[in-house]
Amino acid sequence: MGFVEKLLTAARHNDSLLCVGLDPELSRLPAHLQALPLDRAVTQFCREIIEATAPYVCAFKPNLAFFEQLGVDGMRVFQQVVKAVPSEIPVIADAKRGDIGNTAKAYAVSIFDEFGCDAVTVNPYLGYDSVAPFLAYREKGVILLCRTSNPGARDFQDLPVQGPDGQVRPLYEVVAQRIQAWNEAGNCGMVVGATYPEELCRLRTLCPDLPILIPGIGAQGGDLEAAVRAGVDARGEKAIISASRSVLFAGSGPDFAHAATREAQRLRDAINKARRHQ
Ligand SMILES: O=c1ccn([C@@H]2O[C@H](COP(=O)(O)O)[C@@H](O)[C@H]2O)c(=O)[nH]1
Repeated sequence: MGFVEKLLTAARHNDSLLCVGLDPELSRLPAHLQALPLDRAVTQFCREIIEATAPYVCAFKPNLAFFEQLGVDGMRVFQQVVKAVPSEIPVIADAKRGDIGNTAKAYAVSIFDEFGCDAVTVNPYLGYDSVAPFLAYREKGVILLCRTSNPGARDFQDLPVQGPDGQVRPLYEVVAQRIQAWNEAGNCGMVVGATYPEELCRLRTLCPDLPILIPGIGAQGGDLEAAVRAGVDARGEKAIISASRSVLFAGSGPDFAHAATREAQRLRDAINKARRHQ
């Protein structure tokens, strides 16, 4: 089963567009876990979060940075965390890869063959040949940065440039047009921040069928309702609403997993309310 089908199946089964981001910030791990060696603490934390929130999500999104910071243990911990995700729920490796072709190929082998992730985030700045090695995995998802959620997104992404249709548009719209053209195998998606609902609305119109990964609710202050309404497709699907810190650190004590369950359930329900009252 390809990434998009796996995503839709999980989303329908759990009635959820929520993606829980696995960003284990070391200083925010519960005190009882901080007493353990770091690699064990992070593995246990992520496993408990996965178990506690799996019934309420359409995907999990571990961000590689939080595993790489563990040094030599990091990749082993990442592997254990990916394996802890139930097989029917897709894993999106938030790695934001982007490099010349032969290097991109090595990144693709790592994320897809070695770690068995279902999708990866990719930075399209280097152009088609840097993305092609990921696209070659036709059953895997390639989710390209388009309009990121951070304040600095405006620095480059708003610049007016001429698109393939000859029209002058902001760069992020041209990126979206390219992603559409690269979606020959139906395995592309794009990242658009919840912090830019107007741009999200515009991009959904330009790309009616692409899955959109939408970070920026919760800790970054994006408006959940606006993001859901702007981000879903005509069937109320294909928006992947991502939340990391607001779920992971909903509680800070020994009951952190219960707090994460409650927050994931609350978010799942709020997303569903917004998408069903369009
Ligand atoms: O534009 C982007 C692209 C990726 N991210 C990532 O999503 C999560 C957001 O975490 P929160 O705690 O829910 O704010 C994190 O891994 C980012 O690296 C993003 O925020 N914006």
